[in-house]
Parts: sequence; structure tokens; C-alpha cells
Amino acid sequence: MHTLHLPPGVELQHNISLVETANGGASEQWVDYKKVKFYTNAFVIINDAKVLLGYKKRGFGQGLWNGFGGKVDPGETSIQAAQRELEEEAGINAPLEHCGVLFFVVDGADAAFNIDVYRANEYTGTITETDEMRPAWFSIQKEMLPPVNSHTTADCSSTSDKHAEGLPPIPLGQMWADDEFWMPLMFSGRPFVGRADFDADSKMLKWWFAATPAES
Ligand SMILES: CNc1ncnc2c1ncn2[C@@H]1O[C@H](COP(=O)(O)OP(=O)(O)OP(=O)(O)O)[C@@H](O)[C@H]1O
Repeated sequence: MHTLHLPPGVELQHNISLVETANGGASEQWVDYKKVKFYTNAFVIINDAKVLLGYKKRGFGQGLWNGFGGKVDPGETSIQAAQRELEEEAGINAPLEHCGVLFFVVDGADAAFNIDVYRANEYTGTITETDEMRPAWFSIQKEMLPPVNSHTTADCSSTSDKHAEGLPPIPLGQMWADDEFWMPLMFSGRPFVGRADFDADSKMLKWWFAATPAES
């Protein structure tokens, strides 16, 4: 198997096999960065039918829907930070499992973002709005659950799942532009990595994503 060329900043913790799932953008070169800061982003996904997102009311990413997360504090592990942020921003606890790593460079930000992405299939506690985030459930539309491979058809049954009845679809138009590339990988349970570079107006300049091969 040929070796994938990983963008700068994307590092693999384990020697896993990966296939490229998307790449594009008008830029030839990845943007340089000087520092890296570590973040988390956590999603609760019920019955592969609905996902909990939060509307960011202030700070970085204001006005966008996203998972719950933030900076890993000194002395904390990534999973500890993910659990703390989920509790602080949504009021809940969940058995989070690591599912991917994203690397973002935003022109003008003082450091690149290295984001550990986590998911859980259940939670405890009461979902609570905070000063920072307004949580809400969204149904996972069938476009976000891609066919396993190009010659098979997606099973669309989950969109009619009772858990998702009456919920709006995931609001991709009010989310970071990278999300459409890796969220389907998260929903289908394929560990993923990727990088995306943005200009100061949050326009995506260049991107690359990869995941473990889909099971056929
Ligand atoms: C550029 N493309 C992107 N696409 C999707 N998600 C992105 C993202 N870039 C950042 N994120 C997430 O945005 C949150 C920021 O966290 P943020 O609120 O700034 O952190 P934290 O709460 O520690 O900050 P303060 O304590 O308020 O400074 C955090 O979940 C991080 O994973």
C-alpha cells in the first residue's frame, strides 16, 4: 500500500491504515504556523439518528453550531478536558470515546488548533443552556451518513427513526465549512484525521481529510 502524504501538523498516534476521503481548495501551499494549541470537541449521538450541537453565543466561532469543547488546560489530559467542557457547556456527562483528530490553521489566530474529537452514544444529566452555548438536538440527515462505498446505497432508515422525529437537520450552513467533510466519518464510526486552513473571514482555503477504510 502506498504511503499517504500527511499535511504538516497532522500526526498519527498509531500506525493505522488510512484512505484519503477529501481534499481541495484554491491554495497550493499550507499556511505556516508558529504555535499549536490543543482543544477538544465532543458530540453526543443517539441511535445514529440525532446529534446534540451547541450554538456558540460568544468568543471564537460565535454564531456557529458546533460540538462542545475548548482548550485543554495545563495539567489536564485531553479526555479530561473533553469531559469538563461537555459538563461546563451542556451540563451533561457522557462516556466519550476518541474518534478523530483535526488540525486547523486560521489566518490571524495566534496558534494552530489541534482538536481531539470525541463521541458518545449516551449521556447522563440534564442538558442545560449556558452563557457560552445553547444546546439543541438535530436529526442526522442521510447525506451525512454516506454509503459505505460508492456502489452501494445508503440505508436511509435512520432519518425516520423515532429519536429524530420533528428535529431540524444538522445546520451545515451555520457551521464551520470543514464539518461536512469529517462529520460523516464520525457518524459512520471511522477514525479520521484532517487539516483545513482558513482565511481571516473563515473561508476555507485548503483542506485534506483521511480515515480508516470503510468496511465493505
Ligand atoms: C476552524 N474550524 C473548526 N471547525 C470545527 N470546530 C472548531 C474549529 N475551530 C475550533 N473549533 C472548536 O471550537 C471550540 C473553540 O473553543 P473555545 O470556546 O475557543 O475554547 P475555550 O472554551 O477553552 O475558550 P475560552 O476559555 O472561552 O477562551 C472548540 O470546541 C474547538 O474544538
